[in-house]
Amino acid sequence: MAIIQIESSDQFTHLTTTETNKLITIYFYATWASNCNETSEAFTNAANSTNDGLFLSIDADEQGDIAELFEIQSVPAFIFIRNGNILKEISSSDGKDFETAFKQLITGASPHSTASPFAKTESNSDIPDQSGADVGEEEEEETEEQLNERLTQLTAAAPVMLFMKGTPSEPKCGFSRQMVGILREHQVRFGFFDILKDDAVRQGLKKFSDWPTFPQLYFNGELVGGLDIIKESLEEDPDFFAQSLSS
Ligand SMILES: N[C@@H](CCC(=O)N[C@@H](CS)C(=O)NCC(=O)O)C(=O)O
Ligand code: FES
Repeated sequence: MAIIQIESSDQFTHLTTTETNKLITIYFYATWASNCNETSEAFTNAANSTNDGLFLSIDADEQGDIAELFEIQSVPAFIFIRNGNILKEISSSDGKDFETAFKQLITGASPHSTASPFAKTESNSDIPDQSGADVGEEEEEETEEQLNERLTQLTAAAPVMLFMKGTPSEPKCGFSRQMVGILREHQVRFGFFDILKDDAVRQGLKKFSDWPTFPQLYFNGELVGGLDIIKESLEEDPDFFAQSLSS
C-alpha cells in the first residue's frame, strides 16, 4: 500500500472516516528528530508488505491539530485505528516494537468496539516514556554513563530544546507555561521533553547541566537557562532568539 502524507486536518478526517473498516496505521514523526529514522523505515516496510489497510504519515509539527487530537507527546509515535477505535499506541524509536504490533494487528480480528470515535481503551492508553529513545520497560537499571549519553542526545535532539513540566499544549506548571508562551510569541520552533514523564531525566539533568530547576532551554545542546535568564536576555536584546540561533 502506498503511504499517504497528510497535509491537512480535512484530508485526515476524510480518510479516517471513509475507510473505517480497514486497519489504519498513523505515523507521527518530526523532521528534526533523528530517532525517527528507524521507525520511518519500519513504517515504509510495513506499507510495502501488504495490499490491505491505510498508512498515514504525519509531520507532528506541521499537523499540530492532529497531533494534539491524539495527545502525541513525543515522536516517533504510532497509532492503530480500526472502526474508529484506537487499538494500540506505540511511542518507541525501536522499529521492531512497531513491527511486532503491526503484524499482530494486520492479521488479528478487530476487537469489540467502544462508543466514541478514537476513544482510548483502558488497556492500550499508555504512552509510557516520552523520550522515544528508549521507551518501554527498562530491564536493567540505567548507569550514570548511559543516562548522561541519553541526556547528551536529548538536549541536542532539536536546535532548540525545552525541558519542561507537561507539554506545550498542557503545561503542568506556570514557569513552563510562561516559557512556552515566550517561545511561541517569538515564533521559535522547538522540540520539548516532559520531565514529569521521566524522573531519571528530571534529576539527571539538574546534575548534567548544574541547573536545579525547570524549565531548561537548550540551543544546539547547550543550556541557555531557565525562565528568568530568558526573560532577562530578551530585556537586554529583543532579538535575542534571532541573534543566538542564527550564529
Ligand atoms: N526561577 C526559575 C523558576 C523555575 C523553578 O523554580 N522551577 C522549580 C519549580 S517548577 C523546579 O523546577 N524545581 C525542581 C523540580 O521540580 O524538580 C527559572 O527562572 O526558571
Ligand atoms: S510545579 Fe510548582 S512551581 Fe512548578
